Amino acid sequence: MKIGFIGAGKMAQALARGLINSGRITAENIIASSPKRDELFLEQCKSMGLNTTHENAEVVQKSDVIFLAVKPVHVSKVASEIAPALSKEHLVVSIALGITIRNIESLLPTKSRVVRVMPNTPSVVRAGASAFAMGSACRDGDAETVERLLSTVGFAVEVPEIQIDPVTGLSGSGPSYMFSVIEGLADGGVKVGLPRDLAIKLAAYTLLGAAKMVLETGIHPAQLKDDVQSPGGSSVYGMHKLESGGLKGILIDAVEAATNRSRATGDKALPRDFRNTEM
Ligand SMILES: NC(=O)C1=CN([C@@H]2O[C@H](COP(=O)(O)OP(=O)(O)OC[C@H]3O[C@@H](n4cnc5c(N)ncnc54)[C@H](O)[C@@H]3O)[C@@H](O)[C@H]2O)C=CC1
Ligand SMILES: O=C(O)[C@@H]1CCC=N1
Repeated sequence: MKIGFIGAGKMAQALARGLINSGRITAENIIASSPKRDELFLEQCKSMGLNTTHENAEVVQKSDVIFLAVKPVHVSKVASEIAPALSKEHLVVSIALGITIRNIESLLPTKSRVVRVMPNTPSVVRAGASAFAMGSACRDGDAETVERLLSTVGFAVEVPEIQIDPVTGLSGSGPSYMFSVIEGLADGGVKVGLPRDLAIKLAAYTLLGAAKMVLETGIHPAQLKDDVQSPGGSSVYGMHKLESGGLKGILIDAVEAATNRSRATGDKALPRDFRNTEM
């Protein structure tokens, strides 16, 4: 299978590296494009062994599956550039924030096979979490193809499209929240006397371990939390501080704010005069 990335930035590179590291796809079967002004992105892709081009249509010509990995504001221009090169044999996978399947379909030739995915950057280390929704012209087997591809870089699940904005608020944006949690825990460790390097490692392993316990034991996180907190012990004192600061409420607010931002981005990112050419 040949994979193309239109847009060669952070998320495209994370997916490409994860795919290559999985051993399922070799770098020479991946091509990525970016405009001349963004040469650095293509240099980074070249150093991974990917093919590169400034021509978005060339990506389509050389790929079976085409990831739209550009910012939402660039989707309609990119779609108009690739539309003439698209055939019914191509699968178009958009990872763009907020842009709906219907919008993308309306920018491409009729019956284009479109999938909307919300991945996240931990795909780079094959610990990603992706949710995907299938477009109206997708064929039998397309969902399996996408699931197989995304599973090589982490967890992948099909959802109704209405859930993609909430997925964005949680797992799409979530790594940024968790990096801040790691940074904050590490700062705490440094404050009480740990060396910075060790504090960062302990914080990261703590998140990794807690996440693995949730996933591998199937036990509810509240029960696992209770199991750490001995009566009158240290953890409940720490927890009291977190809850006094409104930890869970803040996390809920963060997911909701990011979800709303995704919805609003989709509403305003595309022009009204959508193209809809015959294939
Ligand atoms: N960074 C993240 O954690 C995630 C990003 N996304 C989505 O992925 C998309 C890309 O995001 P990032 O990789 O973070 O952005 P980025 O800024 O790192 O990369 C964007 C890429 O698009 C290229 N580009 C701009 N105009 C173009 C055009 N006309 N034709 C071809 N390429 C063009 C840029 O040169 C760059 O290579 C966005 O829609 C974002 O919402 C989705 C999930 C997670
Ligand atoms: O923040 C952003 O715009 C992108 C979408 C999901 C994660 N990063």
